[in-house]
Amino acid sequence: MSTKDSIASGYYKEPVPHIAHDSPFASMMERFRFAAEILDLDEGVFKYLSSPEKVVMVSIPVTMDDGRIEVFEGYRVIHNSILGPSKGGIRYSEDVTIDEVKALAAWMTWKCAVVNVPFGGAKGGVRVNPKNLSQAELERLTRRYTANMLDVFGPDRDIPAPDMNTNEQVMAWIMDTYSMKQKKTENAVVTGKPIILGGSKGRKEATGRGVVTCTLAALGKLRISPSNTTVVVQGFGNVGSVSAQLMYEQGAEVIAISDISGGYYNKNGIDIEEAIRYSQTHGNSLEGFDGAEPISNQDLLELECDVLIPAAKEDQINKENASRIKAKIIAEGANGPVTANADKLLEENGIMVIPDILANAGGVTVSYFEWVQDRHGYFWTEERVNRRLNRMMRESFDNLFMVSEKYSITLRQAAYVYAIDRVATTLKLRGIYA
Ligand SMILES: NC(=O)C1=CN([C@@H]2O[C@H](COP(=O)(O)OP(=O)(O)OC[C@H]3O[C@@H](n4cnc5c(N)ncnc54)[C@H](O)[C@@H]3O)[C@@H](O)[C@H]2O)C=CC1
Ligand SMILES: O=C(O)CCC(=O)C(=O)O
Repeated sequence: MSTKDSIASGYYKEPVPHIAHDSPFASMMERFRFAAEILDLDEGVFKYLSSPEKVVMVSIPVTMDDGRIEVFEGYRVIHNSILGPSKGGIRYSEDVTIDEVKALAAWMTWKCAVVNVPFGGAKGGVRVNPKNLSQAELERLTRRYTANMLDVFGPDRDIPAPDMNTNEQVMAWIMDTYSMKQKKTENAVVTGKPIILGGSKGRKEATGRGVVTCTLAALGKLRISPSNTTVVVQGFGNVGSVSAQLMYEQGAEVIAISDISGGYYNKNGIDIEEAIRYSQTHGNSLEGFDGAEPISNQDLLELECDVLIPAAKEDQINKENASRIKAKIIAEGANGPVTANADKLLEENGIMVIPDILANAGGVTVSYFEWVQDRHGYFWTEERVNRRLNRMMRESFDNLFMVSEKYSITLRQAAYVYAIDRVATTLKLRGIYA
C-alpha cells in the first residue's frame, strides 16, 4: 500500500478495540498514531506495535499475619523487546489496572528508544495498598509475585525496577527469590537494588536528576536563569522530592509541593531540605508540614510559576484544567500526567512540555548503567554515574529539540517520532515482521 493510500485509508485512525476512552492507553495510542502518520509507518508495523508482545496476569495468595489467606492480582506486560531485554518498573497500587500497565509498558519501549538505551519496554503492577500490609506480608507478597513470574523475569529477558510504592527493599526480595530458583546470585535480574546487593550509586536520585537536567536545558532555550525561577512540584516521593531538591539547589524558588495528603504553598519559597526531613520522619508523608499554607492539589497545578513538575500519577492535566495551567514549562516527572486531549490546549497557550518519555528517562538510564555494572562485576563512582547520566539526558534533549524544529512539532511529538522510527528501523533490520 502506498503512503497516500494508507493514510487515506485511515488505518492510523482506526479505534483500538477494548480500550477505554480517555485512558492512559488511549493517550499513548493517540500520540503513537500521530507519529505513525508523520513517519508513514508500515501498516503491519503499526498494528504490531499497537499491542503488547506478552501480557501475564497472576493470582498471588498471601498468608497474612493473622493466618488468613488474601489473594491479590498481579500483572507484567511486555510491550516490545525488539531493542533488547524488556525493562520497566513494578507498581503497587490498589487501583492499578491492566490497561494502565499496558500504557506504561509501551511508554517504556518509547522511552528506552528516546535515550538510546538497548532495552525494550515492560511494566508490572500488583493491585494492593502496601500501607495496609505489614513488612512481613509485603515480603511474602513480593516473593510470591516473583515466583509466579520466574518464566518472565531474567537478566537477558525482562528486568524489573521500582515504580510507585516499590523501593530498594522490594527489589532485594525479587532478586533473592529469583536467585534462589537459579541456585546462584543473579543481581542483574532487577535494578534499583540496595547498593550493597549490586545496586548502582545514583540510581535512587536518577529520575529526579534527569528531570532537572531537561528542565535546565529547557530554561536555557527560554533564556530564563534557574535562580530566577519559581517551581511547583506535584508528588513528593522518589521523583518529586529529588526534582524539588535539585531545583532548590540550583537557586530556584520551590513555591508549592504536594503528596497524597494534600498541597503545601508558600509564595516566598519552601525550605525543601526541611520538607524532605519532615516527610522522612513522618512515614513518608507531608501531612502536618507547617512550612507552608495548605492548598488543594487542583489549585496547586494552576499556580502561576515558571516550571510545573507533575511527579505523582497519570491524567492530572486534562481537558478540564489544561487551559488554566499557567506554567511556562511542564517537566513530566510522572508517566502520563498530561492526557492526549490536553496536549493541544497546552500547545495553544505556548507551554513547553518536556514529555515523560524524555523527562523521566534518567531512571531507566541509570538502571541500564546498573545492569552493565552487575554484568561486569565492576562498580562505578557516583561522579561517573551522574556525569554519564547528565550527558545522555542533555544529548537526548538537544536531539529531540532539533527534531521538533525540523518538523515544526512539539517536543512530545518529536519524542514519539524519534522513538518509533528507531524501533521500526530495528524491526526492519531484524526482519521479524517479514
Ligand atoms: N521511581 C522511578 O525511578 C520512576 C518513576 N516514574 C514515575 O514517576 C511517578 C512517581 O513515581 P515515584 O516517585 O517512584 O513514586 P513514589 O511512590 O515514590 O511517590 C509518589 C508520590 O506521589 C504522591 N501522590 C500519589 N497520589 C497523589 C495525588 N493524587 N496527588 C498528589 N500526590 C500524589 C504520593 O503521596 C507520593 O508522594 C510515577 O508516575 C512513576 O511511574 C517514572 C520514571 C522512573
Ligand atoms: O528503571 C527502570 O528500569 C524503569 C523505571 C520505570 O519504571 C520508568 O521509567 O517508568
